[in-house]
Amino acid sequence: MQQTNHSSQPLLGVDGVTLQYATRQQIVTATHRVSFDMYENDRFVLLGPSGCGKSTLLKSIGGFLTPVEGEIRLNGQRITRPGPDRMIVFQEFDQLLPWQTVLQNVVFPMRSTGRFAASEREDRARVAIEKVGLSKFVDAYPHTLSGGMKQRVAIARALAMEPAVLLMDEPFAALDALTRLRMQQELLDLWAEIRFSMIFVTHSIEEAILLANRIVVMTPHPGQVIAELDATRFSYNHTGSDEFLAFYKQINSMLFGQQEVANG
Ligand SMILES: Nc1ncnc2c1ncn2[C@@H]1O[C@H](COP(=O)(O)OP(=O)(O)OP(=O)(O)O)[C@@H](O)[C@H]1O
Repeated sequence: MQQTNHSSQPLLGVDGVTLQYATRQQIVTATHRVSFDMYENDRFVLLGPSGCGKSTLLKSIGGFLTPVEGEIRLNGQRITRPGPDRMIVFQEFDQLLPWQTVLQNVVFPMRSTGRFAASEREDRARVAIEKVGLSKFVDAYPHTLSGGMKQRVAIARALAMEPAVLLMDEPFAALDALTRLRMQQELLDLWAEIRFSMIFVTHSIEEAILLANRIVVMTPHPGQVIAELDATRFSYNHTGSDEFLAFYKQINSMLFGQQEVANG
């Protein structure tokens, strides 16, 4: 597998991680011995078909599920529980508290985890809201916002915590195609402006190529790593290029069994 040369230690090390659910009838293996390293400021995408264990992996990085085999380390420390250093943004639009304003929603995790001085929280929340372009809506309630705006609030809320890693579980999947494209572009712009480390889960090849500097491609259930690919050379400006199309086809073949497995 190709690895970029890094002198620093990985921000996040996923090492031989098998994840299972025990239901009353059976044990479901969601991922099998998954390994990868991510580094500071990576835009790291987990790409795979529905049911390959992407969300389960994110849950485990979030500290909500303990591996039955292998381990996950953040800055060298084994992850054993949830923490404010790992914030998750979900697909669902109802992840905001409906009885709180945009500002209150963004302040909420800072207050409930005791992050930052109490006197700073509101200012930090306002800065994060401004970064996602919603300054005019600080006092609005979630039900008055569009799906895209709600997702922007969820992103602002997570980033305001200044997590070591932002975990994004198909955050744009429920949006219409045009809004989704705009959100992808905004996320890249935001990353270019403030830099943060994120793991982004998707089953869209195009979204993966657009957003990632590195892509881990996974097999169907139970998820295993097929390849780890370098996607640094692509951005939303290259979607029409021959190189983009060739890369798309390469990944498509990996996912859909044309035996054309290669590392980029
Ligand atoms: N709470 C649970 N109990 C039992 N099995 C589960 C549970 N959650 C997920 N699974 C199973 O684990 C496997 C991985 O599910 P997971 O949601 O992580 O996949 P995914 O790649 O994120 O899929 P999708 O893209 O559809 O969200 C699936 O077979 C799923 O049925």
